[in-house]
Amino acid sequence: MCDFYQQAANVIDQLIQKKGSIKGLTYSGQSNNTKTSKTTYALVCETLKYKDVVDEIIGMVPELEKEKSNVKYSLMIVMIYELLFSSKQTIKGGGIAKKTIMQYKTQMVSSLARMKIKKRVADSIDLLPEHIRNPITLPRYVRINSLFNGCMESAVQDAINTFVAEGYDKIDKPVQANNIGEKEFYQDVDFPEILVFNANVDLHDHKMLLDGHIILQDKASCMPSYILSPPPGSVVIDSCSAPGNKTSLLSAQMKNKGQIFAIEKDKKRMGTLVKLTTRSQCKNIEAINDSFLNLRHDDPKYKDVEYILCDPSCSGSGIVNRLDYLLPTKYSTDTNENEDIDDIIKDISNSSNSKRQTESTTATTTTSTTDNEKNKKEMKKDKKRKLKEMKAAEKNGKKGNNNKESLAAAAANAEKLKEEQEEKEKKEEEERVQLLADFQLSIIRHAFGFPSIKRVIYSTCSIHQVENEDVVQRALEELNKDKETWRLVNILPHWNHSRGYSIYKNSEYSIRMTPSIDHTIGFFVALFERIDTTVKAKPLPIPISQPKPTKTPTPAPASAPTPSTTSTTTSQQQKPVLFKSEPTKPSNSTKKKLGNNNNNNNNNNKNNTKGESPMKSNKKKIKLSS
Ligand SMILES: C[S@@+](CC[C@H](N)C(=O)[O-])C[C@H]1O[C@@H](n2cnc3c(N)ncnc32)[C@H](O)[C@@H]1O
Repeated sequence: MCDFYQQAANVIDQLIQKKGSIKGLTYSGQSNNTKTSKTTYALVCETLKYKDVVDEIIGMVPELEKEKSNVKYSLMIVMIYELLFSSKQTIKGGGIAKKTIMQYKTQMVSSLARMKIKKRVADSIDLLPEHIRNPITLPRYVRINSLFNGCMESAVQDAINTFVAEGYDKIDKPVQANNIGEKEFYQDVDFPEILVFNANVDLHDHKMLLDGHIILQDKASCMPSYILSPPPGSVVIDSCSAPGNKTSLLSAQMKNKGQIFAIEKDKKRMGTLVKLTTRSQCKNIEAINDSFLNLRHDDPKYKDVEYILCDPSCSGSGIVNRLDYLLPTKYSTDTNENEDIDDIIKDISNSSNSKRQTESTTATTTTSTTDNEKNKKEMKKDKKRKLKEMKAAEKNGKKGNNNKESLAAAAANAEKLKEEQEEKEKKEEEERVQLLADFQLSIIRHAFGFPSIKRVIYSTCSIHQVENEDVVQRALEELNKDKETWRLVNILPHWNHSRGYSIYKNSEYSIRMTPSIDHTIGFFVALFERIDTTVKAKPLPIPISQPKPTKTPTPAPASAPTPSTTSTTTSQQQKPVLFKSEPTKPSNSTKKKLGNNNNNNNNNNKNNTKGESPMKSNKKKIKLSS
């Protein structure tokens, strides 16, 4: 058998076990033979592109399904790809695996023909989904950290000089991401401290990154801090802050003056934030390992907070990656700015559950984890039953010399099963997104309750209307119920191509960045502003589990933060219940609900998760000061 097949199959096996990235696994497995690696790499990528189609064909040829016990699955899909979709359409070499698969060539070819007729396509390539046929290439964005030497202009110029000295050409005009040469870069037109490189440029080990001079951050992810733009000396909360990319940009905008409270619930991710912001020379950050929902509005420490950045956990449906778009989300390995949201979903489900138990009133639209688990169990049972039926039909067919008919029935059954499963998965995903939206609303709702608050920025890396415009609308409806006290700010009005969906008054004041248009990850930003800032904010209802401080903390002076030695454990801090007040009615907006959900929960930013030092004690306050 051809060696490449075995090598490609091994890489796919390891990808399925989440042991690394396509590139890493391919190149580490070869003994430095670049030519062999390149061939294997191309074969892995092409096989993965067609994986869903090949799976469907295997499903249509039940005999092949049975051969999975003789030929390992990864090798089977590599060979079927070669036979049906490669330019030569042959399996090279010999061997038992090839022999086994070739027995079913006729059935596979006719299954492929039927599939094309059913999907009304002439070419095999048209069987692939759009995001695989025309993948979006995002450039590599590099943000220059002005705190590195205290002056934006010289930090930018030094970084440019360093890249030029390394052989990169600075081009004057922005070009399409696909057209930036491997050794070229340009300065972003909107933000000169952002440099734009070819997608394949790898800067993860670059000295300037390790020194904190540059940060690998997608342009879209810089927007919330740029737009909120707190002046030096102000007091700011970054409510969901890790890994800290936006926090460090806020700190740079504030020229290290004033105070940022960086709140992060996850201890490990907080460690990453501490590492990243320390490396970036941020000196005005107090990192607090707690839930933002546990912060008290009447805590004197937060009495001067005027700006809050809310970038809560989201579905990550806007995140587009380099190669991992080829992989089902569950196989992908890249780290990203957005965390694993399964825990968050569990938390929200649990709090919705306990809330439902205490409120035996109106039915809610959300589905609990237990409901989801029940559904999954039922789906599994259903699948088992149908597989049993398929096998029985197949057996009977053989007995009655009626093999062809029973196989056709089995294939139709399998098709039906697949459709039902897809439908269920879609429903589950919608429920999951709705839960996230409720959580996101609870975060911004909490932000509006601080007494001196003037501006709240809300962002997600989601493309779903439910998590974006709908959350903003629900917040505005709550805030302005009695009197109009908050409004949306018309941010970057000249960006007329990337506005929020126009579905209610001023909803287009927000910004929606789209990979195919803006060459950034999919992103949403909305800025809320208090209309009458002479009136202090009225605290909104506090979550019932919010702890009362045991002693009154001394307020920190806004302009000269002192290092804190106190560490507050949260033994008295219970898990917050997210919805104490009346449940917010889901928005009536129906337009453009739940966009395309090709979400690979990965990001290009790998700079911030390597070798982080775990913090010593749980729920700690960490003061970052010089
Ligand atoms: C989208 S990420 C934030 C990315 C970050 N703003 C950045 O740009 O680097 C959301 C973060 O919120 C944290 N989080 C979730 N629920 C939280 C809560 N109730 N309080 C504080 N942080 C929370 C998650 O652990 C995660 O790190």
